[in-house]
Amino acid sequence: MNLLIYKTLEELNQDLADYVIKIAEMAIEENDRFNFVLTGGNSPKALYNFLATECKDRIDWEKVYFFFGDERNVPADDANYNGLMAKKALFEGLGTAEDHIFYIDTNLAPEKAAIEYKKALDKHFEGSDIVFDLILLGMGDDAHTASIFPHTSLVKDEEATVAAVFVEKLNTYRISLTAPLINKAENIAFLVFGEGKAEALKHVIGDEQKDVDTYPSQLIDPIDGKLTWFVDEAATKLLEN
Ligand SMILES: O=C1O[C@H](COP(=O)(O)O)[C@@H](O)[C@H](O)[C@H]1O
Repeated sequence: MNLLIYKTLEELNQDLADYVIKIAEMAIEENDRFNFVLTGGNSPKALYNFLATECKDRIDWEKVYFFFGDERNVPADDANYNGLMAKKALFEGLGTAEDHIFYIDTNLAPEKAAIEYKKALDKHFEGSDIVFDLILLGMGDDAHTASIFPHTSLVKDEEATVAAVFVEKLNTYRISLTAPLINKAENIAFLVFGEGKAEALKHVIGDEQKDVDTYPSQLIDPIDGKLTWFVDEAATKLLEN
């Protein structure tokens, strides 16, 4: 595990963008495509804007396929739909073709949406193992990642798949990649900043004894890939040296 700490969010996003571009270049060089899983929420908006503007000419974006680590069970035109956030912040700027974006279809019932998403992934990876080049993850202040929330069935899901989960504290369904599927990736990067994440980060990174039910982000531990944390100083303020 590699922990990178930045003074400002601007520095963090610039470095994370360089990292995305570097992995994209390697994947395109090797396989002529880059399979990139996006995180949702608010944290990645500035990064996505930066990629869509400052990094627009740095790689051949037509070789990039975009996926989502999780989705909220809301219509595609709802401001909380992760796909809409990415569309506005990233895809519109890059002019990404629709057939390179793998949205999670929330017109379907959550379980069906999860099944259909897994089918779409299997098709894209042509029946072989689903191994993403890069998965970008966020972490909530309750230590959830993707939509693997504390004390939910997804924490214990041992199948490398896509699943629907009812999150009681939000009184809603989510659709999410499971931790075993995430952990197959070549590269996983967490984007975490702000004081509000400090308590969760202290436990997720700092605790010797794991408690994945309470801190699901502790589940993220790539099998063969690399894990890098991009965090700001505020988020690390409770970490012991
Ligand atoms: O609900 C969600 O939250 C997490 C964390 O979001 P953040 O804005 O606090 O970083 C996010 O990773 C996930 O994709 C999203 O659906």
